[in-house]
Amino acid sequence: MPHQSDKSANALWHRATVTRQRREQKNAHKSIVLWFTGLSGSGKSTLAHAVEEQLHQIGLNTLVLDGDNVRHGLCSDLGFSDTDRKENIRRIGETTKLLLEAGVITLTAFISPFKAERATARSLMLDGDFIEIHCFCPLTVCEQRDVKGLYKKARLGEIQDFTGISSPYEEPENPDLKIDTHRLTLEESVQQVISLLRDRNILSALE
Ligand SMILES: Nc1ncnc2c1ncn2[C@@H]1O[C@H](COP(=O)(O)OS(=O)(=O)O)[C@@H](OP(=O)(O)O)[C@H]1O
Ligand SMILES: Nc1ncnc2c1ncn2[C@@H]1O[C@H](COP(=O)(O)OP(=O)(O)O)[C@@H](O)[C@H]1O
Repeated sequence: MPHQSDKSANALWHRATVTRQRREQKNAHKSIVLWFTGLSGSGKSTLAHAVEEQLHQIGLNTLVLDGDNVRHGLCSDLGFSDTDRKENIRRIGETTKLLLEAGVITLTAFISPFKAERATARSLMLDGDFIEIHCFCPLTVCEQRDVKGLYKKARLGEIQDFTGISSPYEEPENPDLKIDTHRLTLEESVQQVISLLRDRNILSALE
């Protein structure tokens, strides 16, 4: 049974009859979490959506949770202090856990800069349910890309606590996959993720 805080001591767990296993059987595929992490501009969103596109086209049930979008809704009360980022990732971890039960292949695109919070998210799930994908791109290249012009603002001091400039990013030591997005094309990067899903028997060789 999941962790319970004192505040929710009187909330009792109700066991569902329609289980994850039954949903997976109905969908004819497993559910899983593909957790993309990396600096702003490293390619998380582009890659997550491109992988989703391929999975959707072959009929799988998918959802991308993207940092920028989720911060307009579920996490609109959070900023970029360490405390707020930790709460952001806690909520996303819990959300992905719900989506696992719903039978969905979830792709998350959050900087998720802290090792401890990524490990906590992983610990909510069974072994193999959480696949950590490090979108690796040197800071200098992310800054050259400056997709949204945020690095420029951060260097000018117009944005505080900016990851890589004035807020830390703790690189994964042992990710399931590390993708060098500064060396590979988008298509090659997508292929690396698809190959991993085949290796883990999420996709069959035919798909
Ligand atoms: N201070 C600061 N630092 C980093 N990023 C910033 C900041 N302010 C705004 N943004 C924009 O917010 C996106 C990152 O949000 P996340 O929810 O992924 O961040 S975190 O995981 O909670 O650290 C990030 O999106 P990506 O560029 O897609 O990573 C930025 O567009
Ligand atoms: N192999 C690659 N994978 C993903 N993005 C890439 C790759 N090569 C170049 N890019 C480019 O890098 C930028 C990454 O931006 P984005 O996906 O918004 O990053 P993030 O979500 O990490 O902030 C995009 O302009 C994208 O076209």
